[in-house]
Amino acid sequence: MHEQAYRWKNRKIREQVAVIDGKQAPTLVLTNATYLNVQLKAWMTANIWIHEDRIIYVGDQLPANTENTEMVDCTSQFLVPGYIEPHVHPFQLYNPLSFAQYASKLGTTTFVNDNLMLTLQMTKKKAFSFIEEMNKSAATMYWWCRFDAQTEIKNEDDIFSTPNIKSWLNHPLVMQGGELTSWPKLMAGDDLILHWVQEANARKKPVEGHFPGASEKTLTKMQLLGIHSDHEAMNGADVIKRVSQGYHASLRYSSIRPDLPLILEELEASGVHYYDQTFFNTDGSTPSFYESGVIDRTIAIALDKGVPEIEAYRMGSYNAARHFSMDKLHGSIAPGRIANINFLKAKEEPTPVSVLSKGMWVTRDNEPVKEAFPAQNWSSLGLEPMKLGWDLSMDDLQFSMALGMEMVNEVIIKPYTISVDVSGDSLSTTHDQSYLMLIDRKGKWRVNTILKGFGTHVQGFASSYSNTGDIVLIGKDKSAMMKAFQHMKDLGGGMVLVEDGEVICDIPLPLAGGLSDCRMEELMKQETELRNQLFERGYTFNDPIYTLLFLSSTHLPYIRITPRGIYDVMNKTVLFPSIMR
Ligand SMILES: Nc1ncnc2[nH]cnc12
Repeated sequence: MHEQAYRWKNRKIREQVAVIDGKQAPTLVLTNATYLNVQLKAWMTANIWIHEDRIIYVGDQLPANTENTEMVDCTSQFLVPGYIEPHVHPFQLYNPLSFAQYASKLGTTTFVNDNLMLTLQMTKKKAFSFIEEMNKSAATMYWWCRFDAQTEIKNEDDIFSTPNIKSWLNHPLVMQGGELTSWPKLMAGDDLILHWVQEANARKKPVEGHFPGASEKTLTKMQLLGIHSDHEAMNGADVIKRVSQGYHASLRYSSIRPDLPLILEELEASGVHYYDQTFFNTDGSTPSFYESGVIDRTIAIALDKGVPEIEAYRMGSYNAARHFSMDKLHGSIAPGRIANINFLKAKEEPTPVSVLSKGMWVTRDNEPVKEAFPAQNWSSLGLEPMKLGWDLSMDDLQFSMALGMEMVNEVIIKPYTISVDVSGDSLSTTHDQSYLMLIDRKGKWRVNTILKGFGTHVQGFASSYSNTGDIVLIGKDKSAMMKAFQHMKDLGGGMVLVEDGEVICDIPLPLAGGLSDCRMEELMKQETELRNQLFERGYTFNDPIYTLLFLSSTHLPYIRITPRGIYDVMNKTVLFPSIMR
């Protein structure tokens, strides 16, 4: 049995019960609190006793013993359960803790995180130490268990093996299987994936799908195959289709798919006012998207679109908790729950003025509490600066094929016939075709092609941030690409833009080459600067960070650059294999 399986040890539970009898003082009492009772769907008034990280009592009484108890009068405030973000990709330049710290300040204190980067880049033992360490923070950090890499890697069968999947699913901090980007394989008859879905369901852990644009028939089959939730609804009709088939639908407001306002408008217009099976997510948006908030922002949108107040707060908390069967610990202000409580100035203002997470103040009267998230020693968790023990040479920068990759938008890419001479050392700025290379972080292989649509004037760009942790180089000019690579290598990982022999801007990513160790506020500035520099150089879409992440992601159409080579997604074939160096 995992140590984390018991949330509290027996001795601690006895201590909590002793608070009721006055034998032990609670650590905190919130008096005269108007709070949302999510079970009764009503605002009520109570005194709330908290002992350390747990809510002990909610009702009219005050404790008999208040020795050293902090007493807080909540008259004129409105208390709601801490918000839950059920679908976090915690590696979008930010790291799990910088994201949690930022979001907690705004009332989102429970997170269900993607394990993709951990499972691709760490041993299982290290990954489990990592997730256990994350949960020691002021935030509650849960995880998913991916069943596929959403790209073509050489050792997929070793990473996604039944013993590995079972150990992840057995971990008490793991709350769901998926997101299942490889659902087409499941549909096509892959019984190994079906076995893992069964294993998750047998452990009462839901499996989340990834079904953009799915037909009624596909959704029906997926229910039969054991997938009961999805976060890919893009409009009201998609939500109705899912909910009426028994799905739990996570409504998305993210940097690449900010669909929530439209979804809610369409639901309202269609006369569907049923919200119990829905909750919100921000789907790993890029850092600057979060300037306007996290789950607090989604609740504000719901209120604005006419969702009844109590339903909107339930969607941001209780509905998500129920979905993961963690409502005994999360999603309500009731005895026994973890003390995650948001204090609002007004019912219609979901961004809290004060936030309790695990019974600790993380924000107090609009001031973030500094000590809530102490600095993390990342290298002890295996996240060190990248050390590339190899060099790039001009020989690597050979581009001599006829088939390139053309961006339809920031994430959809189709094959195209290269229409310019790519044999020299630089490309003209009169078109938007650039050299593209994906190169193994260990320096063993590379894949070279041409990318159309990334810009007209990007001379040299390097990024160690990618789906697999391998290195992406893009540019018009081979020597600028070499320089960008070298600077990225010197940084120990990062994103680097070079022009006329100078570094124009960079984002250092010292945690394994993929993550920043900066606070979110600083990272937002860095990301905004890089985006603007790329926009100025002819990047015409909205989200260059997602372009980089998804260049090798095979859950998207139509063609991808992967560690195995240039990959045709629809036909599931490698068109041009990677080249050994
Ligand atoms: N499937 C995915 N993998 C990684 N990051 C994502 N952000 C949104 N979808 C994602």
